[in-house]
Amino acid sequence: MTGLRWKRVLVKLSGEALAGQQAMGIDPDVVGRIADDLVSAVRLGAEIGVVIGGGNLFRGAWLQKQGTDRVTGDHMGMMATVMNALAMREALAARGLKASVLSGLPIPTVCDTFTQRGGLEHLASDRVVLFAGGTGSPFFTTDTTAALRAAEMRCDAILKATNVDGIYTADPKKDPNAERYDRLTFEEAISRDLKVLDTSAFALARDNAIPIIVFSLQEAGALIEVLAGRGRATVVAG
Ligand SMILES: Nc1ncnc2c1ncn2[C@@H]1O[C@H](COP(=O)(O)OP(=O)(O)O)[C@@H](O)[C@H]1O
Ligand SMILES: O=c1ccn([C@@H]2O[C@H](COP(=O)(O)OP(=O)(O)O)[C@@H](O)[C@H]2O)c(=O)[nH]1
Repeated sequence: MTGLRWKRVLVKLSGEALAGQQAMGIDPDVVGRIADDLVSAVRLGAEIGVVIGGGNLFRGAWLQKQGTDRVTGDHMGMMATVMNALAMREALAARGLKASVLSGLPIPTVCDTFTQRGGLEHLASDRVVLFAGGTGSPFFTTDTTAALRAAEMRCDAILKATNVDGIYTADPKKDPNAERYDRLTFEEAISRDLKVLDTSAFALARDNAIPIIVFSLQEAGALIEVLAGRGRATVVAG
């Protein structure tokens, strides 16, 4: 292995990224392109865990607004993340890369249930591990799940792959004057309420001294650049 800044990483993929240009659903071309990047990363020697969101299918908070009980909505959101993980597992398998889906929400006839030991064993045997089902509990997000699994899997960094190229002073989609940060401390990210990740995710990463790198997945090869410690991104650390 050469040239990798981070060896074992937790990649957080937002569910919305999987929808591509569609408003909702799973775009197989986008899933395939992300799978290509994951394959390249593993070939370079990286150990990869992936937490997949579900916002392309369901979010508990949306369902609650439509009158669904929040906990039921969150169960639907967590099941959405399992669907996304199954789609990604198939895309990786089609490229010859073995991947395991471990769910925080037990669905034993569909995939294995998450345990720390199982996750560590898979990562050590060069399998990509797709952490689905969020934490398994309602009222949490997959960003917090990413920080939790990164700590449990002893990852060197959390790579938050999203649709913006870093953290800005304000939401760049709403404020054209927003400026991008290259680096931030955890305290700055939390106290400035910068929104890209929720506070509990930042706090968990801070407490476990795991840096968070926020970068855009729009460009093919972006993941490799970030793994090498290059590329356009915001690093949140110390
Ligand atoms: N301070 C900020 N810097 C960068 N992006 C921000 C900021 N505040 C809000 N955002 C928004 O966060 C989104 C990325 O977060 P992500 O978790 O991938 O999306 P979502 O929350 O929709 O699942 C971007 O679409 C961006 O518009
Ligand atoms: O530990 C968790 C993680 C997720 N969710 C539910 O799953 C949905 C999808 O996750 P998220 O919104 O984090 O996905 P993303 O924004 O990454 O697409 C959330 O809205 C919640 O309803 C949950 O209840 N507990």
